[in-house]
Amino acid sequence: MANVNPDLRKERENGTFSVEKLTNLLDGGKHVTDRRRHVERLALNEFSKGEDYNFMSRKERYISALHKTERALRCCKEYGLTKPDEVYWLWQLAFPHEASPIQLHGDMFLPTLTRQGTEEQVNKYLPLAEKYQIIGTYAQTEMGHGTFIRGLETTATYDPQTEEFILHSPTLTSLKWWPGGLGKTSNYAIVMALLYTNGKNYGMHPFMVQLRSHETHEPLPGITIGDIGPKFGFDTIDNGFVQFDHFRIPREDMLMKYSQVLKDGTYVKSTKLKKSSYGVMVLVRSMLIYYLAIQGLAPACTIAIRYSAVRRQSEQTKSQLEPQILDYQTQQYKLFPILASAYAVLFTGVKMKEIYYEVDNEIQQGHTERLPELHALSSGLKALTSSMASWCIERCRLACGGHGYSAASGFPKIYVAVTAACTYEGENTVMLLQCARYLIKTYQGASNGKKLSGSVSYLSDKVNSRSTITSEFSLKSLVDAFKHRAFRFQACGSDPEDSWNRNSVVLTKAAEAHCYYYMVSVFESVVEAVEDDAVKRVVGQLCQLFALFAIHENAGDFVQDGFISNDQMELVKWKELSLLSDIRRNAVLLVDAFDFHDEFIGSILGRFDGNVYANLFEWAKSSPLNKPEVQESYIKYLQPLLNPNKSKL
Ligand SMILES: CCCCC/C=C\C/C=C\C/C=C\CCC(=O)SCCNC(=O)CCNC(=O)[C@H](O)C(C)(C)COP(=O)(O)OP(=O)(O)OC[C@H]1O[C@@H](n2cnc3c(N)ncnc32)[C@H](O)[C@@H]1OP(=O)(O)O
Ligand SMILES: Cc1cc2nc3c(=O)[nH]c(=O)nc-3n(C[C@H](O)[C@H](O)[C@H](O)COP(=O)(O)OP(=O)(O)OC[C@H]3O[C@@H](n4cnc5c(N)ncnc54)[C@H](O)[C@@H]3O)c2cc1C
Repeated sequence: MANVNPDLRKERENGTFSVEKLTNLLDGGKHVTDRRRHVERLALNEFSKGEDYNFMSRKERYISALHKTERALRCCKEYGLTKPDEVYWLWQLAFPHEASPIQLHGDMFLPTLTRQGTEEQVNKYLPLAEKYQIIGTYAQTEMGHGTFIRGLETTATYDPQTEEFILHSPTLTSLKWWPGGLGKTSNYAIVMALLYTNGKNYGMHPFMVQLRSHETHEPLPGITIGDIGPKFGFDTIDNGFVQFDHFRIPREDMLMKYSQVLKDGTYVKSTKLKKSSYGVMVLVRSMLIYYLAIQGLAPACTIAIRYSAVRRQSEQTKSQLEPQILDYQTQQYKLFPILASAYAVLFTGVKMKEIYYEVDNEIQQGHTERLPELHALSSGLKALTSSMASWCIERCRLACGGHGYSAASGFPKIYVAVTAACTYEGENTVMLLQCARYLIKTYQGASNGKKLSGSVSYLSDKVNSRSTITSEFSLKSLVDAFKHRAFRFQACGSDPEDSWNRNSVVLTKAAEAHCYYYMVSVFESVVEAVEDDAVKRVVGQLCQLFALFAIHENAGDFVQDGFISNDQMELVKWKELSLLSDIRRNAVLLVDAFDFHDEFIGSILGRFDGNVYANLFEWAKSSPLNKPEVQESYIKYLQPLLNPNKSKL
């Protein structure tokens, strides 16, 4: 590539492995890389030019996103992109670190319809929804409740006289609040409401509700609806509110795959599937982990590492060139564990998607045995990886000094999009407690001799009482360390005597320990399966660093019961620091392997060509505040101060 910054060029000439082979590994094969690049070329043709998001108002961002949505849908149709991955590849270049106002239509509305609707209901609504004559959202959270689903207040009361449900918001706190696209975009929603029939409350059930007229898009009578106002981020999505005032819908619009209300109001439960109406949340949590890697961790460390290779600052040796800040050990300590985390979360996300589809297929066949474990694992991993991603993106920003604080860095947009995942789809603390609840039950089962399988099988294994960590730092010995810690936490976190709340801090740590063990195990299995020796070595170093960084950061957990001795912990610290210099040589190539387009990263600091300063200056000059040279506000507010005499003339 012409005019690449010389420092970056040198980095790329000095690597020890094939970037292309690692990209193929990350994609899941060369054929996937080739297809992805083809779709991305199509997307760049359509979306690479356009107004700078940073210089738009919120309303402009929303309107621009609606326009891009229409163009993206047209592109997918024109190019015959129907597979979820292909649609995603185009969509992520249309909406880099944004989300379309119709994001919830595909992410939650359609999956809920197809999983909770009867065949008739799916046949009625799916064709319309697939043609976007219906654009839906998923309306569950209310102003007063998001976490505690059983505390939601919206009611759906069955009227056998008219064979209708009456939807009503009985209190101010019962207003549906937050659903994405609810404010101005969606004309339908799947509304989660308390089902009342024959005077009895049967709890939360899903209802298909038309919100706006097909002809005018005006809200239907009995519906008050709107946008909830500016947020921390996600400016392009009109998260909204809706208030129902005795709004009637036909009986047929309760999604009745798992439970029914007959014409006379009789309630029928036709499934042994536990929490069947909670199913779509498991889907989104399971899918989210992969996206936290490729939408959050990976772009953030790409920006910070590329910038750290071109940024020269301070003086290490008299009269020498200022060093690349990537040569400072402290900078490596900030960034390389994050690079390792990006790989760890990506591999875990791929695995989580595989498991989800396996269990979902089993459930469709009526086998629900693995659902509790899937719920627990997806809840725990969603919490751990979204917290990790949030923390890491902020650390990447801080590692880039003043320019890291500029919107030109790309960090603000990435951060506000990713950090929302700590809250939506289940607030992280509550998700960790859900995971812990399952772990306690399975640990107690194992203690009573039950043979466990899957991600909790270790709870019925015999675990080593002393670490086998040596100066070799084999991946197996590192996995064993996390297995021991997770086991110990489950054993001490499950004292039935203690009240749940008094134990809950330890329980969240037990859930995190379980998920960390799972992530290190997945990472190790990926490394073991790599065929190319050079790629295996460099990815193995990242796995070691991911594990050693976590052991060092949580040293107390590992030395408290003597599992890792003080001497071994000294070895851990030594190896962690020596890995930093091992990884230094390949750092830029390891982020190049993510194969991101500059248009997706959206960062002047993270440009592939490393030409930061010239482009930063051009970007700043393009800021609307710089036109005209002297703003009108000068005359009104500054001149009276600066030139009091002049302003009186
Ligand atoms: C990084 C960029 C990504 C790019 C993506 C871009 C945009 C984002 C796209 C999509 C997301 C956007 C918006 C997000 C949408 C939302 O946020 S939708 C609303 C989400 N809300 C929640 O997640 C609510 C969280 N709360 C709960 O799930 C429940 O209240 C609870 C905490 C699970 C408790 O439920 P409750 O009914 O009280 O159950 P209880 O505690 O009494 O019993 C628990 C038992 O039930 C089992 N269980 C719970 N949940 C599930 C489930 N989902 N599936 C299966 N089983 C479940 C649990 O294991 C317990 O079983 P026991 O055997 O009894 O122990
Ligand atoms: C960007 C964004 C998009 C969203 N999109 C949608 C959407 O499309 N559809 C939808 O229905 N919802 C949506 N939501 C809402 C989201 O699902 C809820 O905000 C989320 O579930 C958290 O619930 P809450 O807001 O009630 O938080 P709360 O539960 O009130 O959390 C506040 C604090 O209370 C603590 N807490 C609560 N319960 C417990 C407990 N049992 N034990 C210990 N601590 C507890 C939490 O840990 C947290 O620290 C969205 C939210 C955001 C931010």
